[in-house]
Amino acid sequence: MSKLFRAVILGPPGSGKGTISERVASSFGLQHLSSGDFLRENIAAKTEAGVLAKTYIEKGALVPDHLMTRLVLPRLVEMTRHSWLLDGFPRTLAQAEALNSACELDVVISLNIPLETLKDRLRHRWIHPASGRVYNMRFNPPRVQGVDDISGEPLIQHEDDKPEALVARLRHYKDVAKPVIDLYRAKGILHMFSDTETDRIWPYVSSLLSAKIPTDRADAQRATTP
Ligand SMILES: Nc1ncnc2c1ncn2[C@H]1C[C@H](O)[C@@H](COP(=O)(O)OP(=O)(O)OP(=O)(O)O)O1
Ligand SMILES: Nc1nc2c(ncn2[C@@H]2O[C@H](COP(=O)(O)OP(=O)(O)O)[C@@H](O)[C@H]2O)c(=O)[nH]1
Repeated sequence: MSKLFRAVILGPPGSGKGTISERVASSFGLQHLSSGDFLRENIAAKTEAGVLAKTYIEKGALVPDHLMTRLVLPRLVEMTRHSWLLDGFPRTLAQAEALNSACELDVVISLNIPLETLKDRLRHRWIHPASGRVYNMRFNPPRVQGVDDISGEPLIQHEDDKPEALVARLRHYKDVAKPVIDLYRAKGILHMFSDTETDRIWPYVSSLLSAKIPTDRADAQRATTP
């Protein structure tokens, strides 16, 4: 890869951002940067920002914009040699504006998944809290029920993935995300994908990225073409 490529993936909880990001990372060599992973790292390392963020996450609240921005932007700025796909940030217009001032994005992938599908998926989502590894009891179940494949530790279900909290959470996401989506649409970099299955969305994401990501091969061809 020659020129650095920078992309963001947007979508409501359960829309498949993490699942698609993993595929992008392994197929295109982009670094998958996840706001949730940044948070977990900071919480584990007990940094000042991590300790503060934990108090919000424990309440099931979003981490405030200024704190989130302080956590994420320096990590992006230091990625001067790697192309990346950012997942989980920006979640609000203020975060999107902060990101704008730090770097120029090439592509924004937005996942548009029906509400019923999201509810159904999240009800079956189980996670390994220490690593953030995500399972779905039907789509990608662990090898042994209730147990993380790698560590053998027990899986848990997020309080806010349980049915009572879900609908309010999805509605809130929609309100907060709309201005973010509008901003990227106005910039002409938004690519929206709508379906109920990740496996049907993936080929379209893959061909978009194949067309957009500059490769050494394309550069080499240009260099040899008179
Ligand atoms: N950009 C952000 N702004 C504010 N809070 C955030 C942001 N990213 C993550 N958080 C918070 C919300 C979550 O409670 C917590 C963990 O995030 P994440 O790993 O993305 O899990 P999640 O399961 O809530 O998201 P999702 O359901 O979208 O996969 O951190
Ligand atoms: N049934 C089904 N589950 C899926 C599909 N894509 C992802 N999932 C599961 O749905 C849940 C949410 O996906 P995830 O990638 O974590 O979404 P995110 O919250 O947007 O990062 C996880 O349990 C995934 O394993 C799909 O196409 N079908």
